[in-house]
Amino acid sequence: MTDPTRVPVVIGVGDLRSGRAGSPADPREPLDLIHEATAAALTDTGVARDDLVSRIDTIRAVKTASWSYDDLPGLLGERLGAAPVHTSTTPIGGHWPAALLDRIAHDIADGTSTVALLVGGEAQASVTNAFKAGTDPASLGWTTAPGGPPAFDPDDLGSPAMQRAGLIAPTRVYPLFENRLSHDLGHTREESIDWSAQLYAAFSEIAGNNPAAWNPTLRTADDIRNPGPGNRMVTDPYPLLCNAMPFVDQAAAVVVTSLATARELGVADDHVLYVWGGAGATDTPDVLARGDLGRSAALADSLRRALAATDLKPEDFDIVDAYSCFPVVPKLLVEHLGLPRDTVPSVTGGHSFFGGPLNSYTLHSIVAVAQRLRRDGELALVHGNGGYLTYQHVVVLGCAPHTDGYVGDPEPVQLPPTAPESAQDYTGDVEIVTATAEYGRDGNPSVGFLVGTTPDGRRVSGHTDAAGAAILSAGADLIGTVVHVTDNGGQLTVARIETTSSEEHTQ
Ligand SMILES: CC(=O)SCCNC(=O)CCNC(=O)[C@H](O)C(C)(C)COP(=O)(O)OP(=O)(O)OC[C@H]1O[C@@H](n2cnc3c(N)ncnc32)[C@H](O)[C@@H]1OP(=O)(O)O
Repeated sequence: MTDPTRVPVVIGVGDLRSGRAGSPADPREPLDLIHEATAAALTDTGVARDDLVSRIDTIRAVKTASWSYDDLPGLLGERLGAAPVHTSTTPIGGHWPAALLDRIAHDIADGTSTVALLVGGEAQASVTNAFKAGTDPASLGWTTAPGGPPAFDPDDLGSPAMQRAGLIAPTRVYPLFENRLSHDLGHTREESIDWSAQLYAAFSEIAGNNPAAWNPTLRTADDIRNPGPGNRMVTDPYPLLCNAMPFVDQAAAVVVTSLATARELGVADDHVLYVWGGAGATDTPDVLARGDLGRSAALADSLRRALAATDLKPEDFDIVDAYSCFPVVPKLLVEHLGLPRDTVPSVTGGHSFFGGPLNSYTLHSIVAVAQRLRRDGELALVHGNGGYLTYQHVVVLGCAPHTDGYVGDPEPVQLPPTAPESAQDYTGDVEIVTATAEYGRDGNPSVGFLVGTTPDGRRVSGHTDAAGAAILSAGADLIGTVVHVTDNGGQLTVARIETTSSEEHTQ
């Protein structure tokens, strides 16, 4: 029998939205929202608040991206009247809630913590609306040490090679993965869009039943797939409703203790959820240094190790909850797990409809999964994704303990670059590895993005003008074909190759 002082359990969860799509609430700073979510999580434990707060030894925060804090866990601790010994705030990355839950569980299993809080929240809707109205949130009494939107480091956007190719935003990079995945699965562009629309319609329904969802309005597959007013094409093949929605005010909190502490505090055994543990992996942050853009080596590795450690098979999970900033991410989770393609891997609702509070989305997933597991099911897999599919972490929760207690590993495995050598300022033919086009507000392709392979196996990448974008907007349908490119410092001229009877190449 595993020592109950070393078995990590979730005893309380809480999350909220402040305002909702089309109906913003009064501006509130993230710390306020996080404090309220924490109060909800503490209440959810059923334990008298003072008994619990006095025993909090750890507060770990997921980084807030909409407002700057020097010491968010410290500020929260003060508001709660807690005196934690261990506090930390993560760097940026959507995988952190899963990785932190694994870390906290590891520390409880290690005996270095007994009562921990895991928190996160964003107020990007408040911040954007306030600045648009000419009001600095600092003038509303928000925390000003240091306060303000966090300083922006262009290097966070991508490697030098990615910056050269213009691949400096998730809205541009995730469609490249989507289109390559579609090609690898033998799907046409239309089939890829159909899958995204079906999946996201199901997510919309889930969000409709989640009281913390930012946009609970029901969207059908047709609403999602068809560009039009309120759903402009952003980057092929994703219209607006397939893009993460960052302008939200949402927060979440999770209380984790040892099983022994939970029992001492009087938490009923059937209220606790066991953190079996997880696994994580980090791919090279330089997307262009990854050999295979139709899969996530880091996700595959995380899943393999988590399943091996827990001795589970993909079909053992009653609930699978994917990070869902863009459709390719839940699709990859389904593919890497080998689940049927009509699987709906969410009980949260995805970034488009539940809302996309950046780094803390998966905290809301942990809340939604915990609430669902208490009602229905035995085992859940929660997935977090950060960067450009760079940071992956999955964690397993169960209604019953694993026979060996905590079996996870919070330390990610670092995967090496696998791409071929790059060719810069190349002129000649390339086979398209993946391609996409970003659309302007006039509804036309404005910038194209291409990754290709030269006949001698080197990698070419760059961005195009509107003429190139018009060609590359065929996305998945174009992959595997050969085009002629001229690369001038990352600015590509792209021309179709029309093969004449004499095999001439013409522009
Ligand atoms: C690991 C990761 O998490 S990677 C993902 C990280 N998250 C992101 O990268 C966010 C990606 N999304 C975005 O940047 C933005 O949503 C964009 C650029 C796609 C669209 O933003 P905008 O250009 O400002 O939106 P646009 O002008 O087309 O539409 C405006 C309206 O739609 C809303 N809106 C903006 N984005 C979205 C969205 N993704 N989904 C639904 N509605 C949206 C706005 O709130 C606004 O509504 P209002 O008119 O009621 O005020």
